[in-house]
Amino acid sequence: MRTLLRGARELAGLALRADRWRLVRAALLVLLGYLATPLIAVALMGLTDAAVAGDGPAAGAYALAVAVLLVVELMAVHFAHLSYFEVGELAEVGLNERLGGLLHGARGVHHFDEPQVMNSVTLMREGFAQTREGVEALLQFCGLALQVGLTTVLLVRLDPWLLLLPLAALPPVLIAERAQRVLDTAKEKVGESTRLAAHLLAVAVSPASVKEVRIFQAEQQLIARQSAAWQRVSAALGAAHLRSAALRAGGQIFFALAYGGAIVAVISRAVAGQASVGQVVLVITLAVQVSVQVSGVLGLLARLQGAAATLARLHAARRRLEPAPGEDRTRADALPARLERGIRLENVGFSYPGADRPVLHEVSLEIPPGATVAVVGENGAGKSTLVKLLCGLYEPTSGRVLADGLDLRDLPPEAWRARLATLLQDFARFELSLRDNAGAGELRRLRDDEAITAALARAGAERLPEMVPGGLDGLLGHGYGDGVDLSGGQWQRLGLSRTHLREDPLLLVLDEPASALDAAAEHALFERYAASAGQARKESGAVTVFVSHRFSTVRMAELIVVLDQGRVVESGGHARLMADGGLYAELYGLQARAYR
Ligand SMILES: Nc1ncnc2c1ncn2[C@@H]1O[C@H](COP(=O)(O)OP(=O)(O)OP(=O)(O)O)[C@@H](O)[C@H]1O
Repeated sequence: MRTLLRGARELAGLALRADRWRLVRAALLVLLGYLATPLIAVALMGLTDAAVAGDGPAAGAYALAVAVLLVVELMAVHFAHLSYFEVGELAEVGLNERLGGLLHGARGVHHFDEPQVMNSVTLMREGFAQTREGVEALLQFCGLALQVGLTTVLLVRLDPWLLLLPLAALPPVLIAERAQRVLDTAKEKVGESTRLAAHLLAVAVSPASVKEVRIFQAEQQLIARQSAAWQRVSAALGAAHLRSAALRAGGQIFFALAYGGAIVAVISRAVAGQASVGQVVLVITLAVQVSVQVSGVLGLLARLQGAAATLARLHAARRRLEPAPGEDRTRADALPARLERGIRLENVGFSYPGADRPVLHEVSLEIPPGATVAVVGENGAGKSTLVKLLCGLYEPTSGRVLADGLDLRDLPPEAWRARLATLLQDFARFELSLRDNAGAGELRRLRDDEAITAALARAGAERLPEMVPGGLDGLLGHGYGDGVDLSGGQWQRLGLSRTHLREDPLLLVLDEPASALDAAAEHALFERYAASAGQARKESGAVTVFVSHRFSTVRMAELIVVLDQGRVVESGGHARLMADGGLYAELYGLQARAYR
């Protein structure tokens, strides 16, 4: 009940902030419409008694009142709907903004790897889509509460025993709350299967995977796995719905018995001459209304409980993701303008959330200011993980990452991010304009055509604006429009152009930036970077860290770090590592022989 009340209060606050006057207008119209219903019963009583007494003018006046009230009842709720429709939509936008702020306000991205958090996000997004219904339910619930109050007063004035009728509506309401909890728990339990089913469906129909799905003739298997996952969800939800419906039905049967009892009681009184015909009509009409009110309350409660559960999930996510007071020890002024002492990793260990095995062990590295570092190692050695830790996307499980002697944990994440230029291995391909894709590197320069064109040229993508209809503002991809599809290498160059837009990075990270480029293009690319790193070195002591499997490129780096199963097994310059004859020399030799 506390969650429900808190949710209702919060929903009202959200709707008020979305559009105060529209909400007030909608609330007044709803209240008017709901008040009209019991007044119709009163007018009907007057009409019946006037007709029985043969009082024509009074009967006519009551008939007119009934007609007017009926029109008010129908029209007020309809016009209210027009007002709260938009309020609900705006409130939904507000909730989505809050969720986005929460997910991106947390220091790192670790929570995106936590199934519990992601399940809850899926449920929240589904719940947010019901915000309009939630606002509607809240207003109607207020109207219904007023209606129940007026109905109760009318019944009690007739016979105090009739108070039992609205009271008999309470147990079904409480039972309905329990029924909703049964549903919520079931939804939480099948959250992972729900996401799996949605993912498999996306794989089966998305343009990115459909080619391989066809070639491997995997469509049948995908569909079978999708329907198996969906059946698991439906079986569990079906059972929960059944249990919930049985509970709700039990409550309604209880009320139906009370309803029958009230009608029998008032008819006996009329037979005994203690009640007028009009009063019998009043009770029968009000009792029917109470029955509608009860099922209305139950339906609205279910919707309100759904909205309250969504808002409760949002609070739980906030508690989980926002730093506790005192926990945030960052200092905005701490980041130096230039790196004097470079970047240092001290005994860094790291495990992904929920994983039982660490990916990095006791990694210690000293990267001098201005250095160019290559990280090499076999697949799964931990290279991308190391890079993500350098970017502050994850925090070490043990040890520290220091920039100029400052622990990254002590820096506001946004301050550090503002000084990074990155092309990650799984870089984003935004199905937006060419400008958006390049300009994402430095949003302040999104409208700066000259800077964007120059960045594209430096990444070897100078021909893209001519190739894409609409130039910089031309659309890429087919996600929602008829955009241009780029080749893998073109997308990668576009990703690279983002790194060239950053004006004063302290750390340039390139995780396999040329995996889709040919060897000559990769060589040229790194020569260009080496030249600009030399410039940056003078200006800001910026460090360049790149991951590559091409040793002809790797050998250009001043410092080469060899990772093996999450440990640094060798580090140094090319000549020294070759002379040592260790893993690096072995891998280099293997690749050199393959090219011969
Ligand atoms: N988000 C994640 N959650 C859990 N485990 C992960 C995650 N990302 C990577 N891993 C695991 O961490 C290990 C190291 O992965 P990483 O991507 O750092 O390797 P890598 O050296 O960059 O490999 P590659 O050369 O194939 O790109 C792998 O065993 C991988 O399964």
